[in-house]
Amino acid sequence: MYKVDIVGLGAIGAAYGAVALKKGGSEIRVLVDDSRYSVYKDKIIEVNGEPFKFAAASPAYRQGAFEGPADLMIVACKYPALEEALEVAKQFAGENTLVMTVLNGLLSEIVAVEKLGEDRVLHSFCMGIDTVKHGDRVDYRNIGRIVFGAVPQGPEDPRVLKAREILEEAGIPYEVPQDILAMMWKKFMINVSGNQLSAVLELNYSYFQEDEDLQALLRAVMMEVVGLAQLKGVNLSENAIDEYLNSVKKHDPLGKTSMHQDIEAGRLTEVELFAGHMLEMGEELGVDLPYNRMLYHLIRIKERQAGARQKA
Ligand SMILES: NC(=O)C1=CN([C@@H]2O[C@H](COP(=O)(O)OP(=O)(O)OC[C@H]3O[C@@H](n4cnc5c(N)ncnc54)[C@H](OP(=O)(O)O)[C@@H]3O)[C@@H](O)[C@H]2O)C=CC1
Ligand SMILES: CC(C)(CO)C(=O)C(=O)O
Repeated sequence: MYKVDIVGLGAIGAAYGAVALKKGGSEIRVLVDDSRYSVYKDKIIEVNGEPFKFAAASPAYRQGAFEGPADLMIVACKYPALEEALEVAKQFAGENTLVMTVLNGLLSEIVAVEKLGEDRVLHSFCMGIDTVKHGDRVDYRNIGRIVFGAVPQGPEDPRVLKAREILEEAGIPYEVPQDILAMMWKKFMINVSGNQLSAVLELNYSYFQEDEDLQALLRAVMMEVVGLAQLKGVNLSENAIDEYLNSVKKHDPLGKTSMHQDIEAGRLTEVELFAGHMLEMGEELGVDLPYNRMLYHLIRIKERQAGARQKA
């Protein structure tokens, strides 16, 4: 029986954690920092209407959950919480613990490698999942999958094979693509355009499907991502843009991106992961990215307006 840690029992962590608890094939433990422990040790989370109780542990309170290091750690927090969550992860990771930071964007693996070392970290993200958290309730229509791989080793790396076995036993859907970096950039392109524009404009998917002006903006922002990807030698072509605009037609018209939900809830967003990272890469490569520059500032203003970011 493999041992799996979940760091971040939010929309994603609770959805995949519940799948694994229900299957009962693996041991599941939720890791939190000491300040959260008293809340999480008794927390009941309702996932799609069914109650789930996860065994929790923190660096100072390890009783009541399995002992020793996990075989796989799934880190599923939002980007502003990543450093803190990885501090917790570091205190539990064993020499052979594999780590997946399933956050959106391209930065979480870089931070995880800095904190936990290259050997433990696989590249990963979530695809096709549409889970939403309201307090201790999590709901989803599509469970999607964790997409992962090893960079630069590829799909045959022994750590990838081991992680497949672990996820298989846990019942968590997954995909191992040939080129994980290309897949990550494709998702990044969707988040940089869709999440950011929907957050600024506070528009649901019906506008992505019908509004010509929004579609023109989505295209323009996606072109900035495709341009950078190509400069970096990543296999992302302009075809991905039409692919996305077609696939978004199948989304629930009333659905909202996670960044739009963050703005509505008055939380800090993942803007540093999207426009922030785009601008950093643009600067390194000497490329101006006017759409992302505008989005970066607009989103930070929205965060301030929503009370999530301190006024300067
Ligand atoms: N939701 C979705 O459908 C999708 C999300 N994603 C991406 O997945 C990632 C996770 O998103 P999501 O699940 O929605 O985020 P949530 O905000 O729902 O959950 C994050 C969780 O992390 C927990 N957390 C924060 N800090 C710590 C810490 N130090 N130790 C332990 N836990 C901590 C939070 O706990 P607390 O509540 O106690 O603060 C919260 O429960 C993001 O990058 C998002 O963009 C990608 C695809 C779809
Ligand atoms: C569902 C999707 C792909 C929307 O852009 C997403 O990743 C998010 O909302 O964070």
